Amino acid sequence: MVKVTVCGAAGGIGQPLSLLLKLNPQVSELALFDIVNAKGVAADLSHICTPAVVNGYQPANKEDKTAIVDALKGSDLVVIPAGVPRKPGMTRADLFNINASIIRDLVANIGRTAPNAAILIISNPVNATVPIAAEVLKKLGVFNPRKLFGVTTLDSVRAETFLGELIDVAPTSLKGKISVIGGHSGDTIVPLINVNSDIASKVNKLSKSQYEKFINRVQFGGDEVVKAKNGAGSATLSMAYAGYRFAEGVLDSLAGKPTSTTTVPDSSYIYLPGVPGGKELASKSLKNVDFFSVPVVLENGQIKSFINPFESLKVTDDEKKLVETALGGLESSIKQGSSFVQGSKL
Ligand SMILES: NC(=O)c1ccc[n+]([C@@H]2O[C@H](COP(=O)([O-])OP(=O)(O)OC[C@H]3O[C@@H](n4cnc5c(N)ncnc54)[C@H](O)[C@@H]3O)[C@@H](O)[C@H]2O)c1
Ligand SMILES: O=C(O)C[C@H](O)C(=O)O
Repeated sequence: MVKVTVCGAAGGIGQPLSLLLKLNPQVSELALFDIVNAKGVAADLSHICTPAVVNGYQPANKEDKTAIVDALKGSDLVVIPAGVPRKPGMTRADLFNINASIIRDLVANIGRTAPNAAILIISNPVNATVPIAAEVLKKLGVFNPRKLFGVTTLDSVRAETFLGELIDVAPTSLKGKISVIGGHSGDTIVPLINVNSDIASKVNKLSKSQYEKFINRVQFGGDEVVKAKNGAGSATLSMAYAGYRFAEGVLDSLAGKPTSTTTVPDSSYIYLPGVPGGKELASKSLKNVDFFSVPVVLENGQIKSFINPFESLKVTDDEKKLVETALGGLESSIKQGSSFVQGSKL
């Protein structure tokens, strides 16, 4: 019996992500929470002939706390795509003012009602919303760093698609052959070609300019979608796919199927000091930046271990420079997120 709650379920990501979760036979209960239209989306999805029982939870007014509590009660996995998306001309950091308090309040409810749930945060700016979540859970005394995940899978999905086009290889064969580490915003996104894989020779044939264009496209792929949608939001369908890909890994691990280690697994933006070896990675290679996206191995709905990119993926000098640049941006976003909660009342 696995209960999954989606917070922000009626939104552009929330709806297709909820659809994909409804199709997963391991999900027995799917709770859809939103401040608008949650019941409508739930009624619609509930007609699909798969096992998950779908319920919608929508507060009657701003003071109504029962809807969120009922949505979260007994949840094993909470996925959060709640909050506002970008419009052209905005950075993800511009979303902080609105999304920071949405994440703080939702995570406080999770900490009080479903403290054992794995939490997947999609809402931007991920580089800061995950530190917000960590700080809230710490304040409530229920922080389990092995169960808090910033969802950065869309960067891997993009890297596989764009690299596949460039080297003329099926993108579906590239999972695990290119990892994306760092954060989820512009130059904090660091794609790493896994030089141990069979694509290394093809990638080596790329010119410097082709390689740099590829890196830039992964780092700023979100902008392409924001521009094309022209004011109607940011990536939703590709994000639903990516969010589901990561959520499915968590669900598989809950069902006793741990992450395969025959290829490099997907990355997630996590609190490194909370996982074995993470503090050492942060101090040795990341100038003590505590939140960083690394490939994670899951077991029973939580992080079992991570792959240290500097030890296992042969990070090149060019890639080390990208990491160096990423650290500056990450440090300030992490500080912004943590201090927001320190000055907040929960
Ligand atoms: N991590 C990533 O790779 C990634 C990718 C794409 C988008 N995003 C982010 O995901 C977020 C959602 O994007 P979207 O396109 O689905 O936006 P959207 O506006 O279409 O949907 C957001 C939903 O959140 C709901 N919501 C707002 N406040 C809420 C609250 N307090 N509780 C519950 N629900 C609430 C809204 O009613 C809406 O239905 C944005 O912040 C966006 O930047 C992240
Ligand atoms: O670009 C955005 O604002 C949304 C998302 O983070 C993305 O990478 O598509």
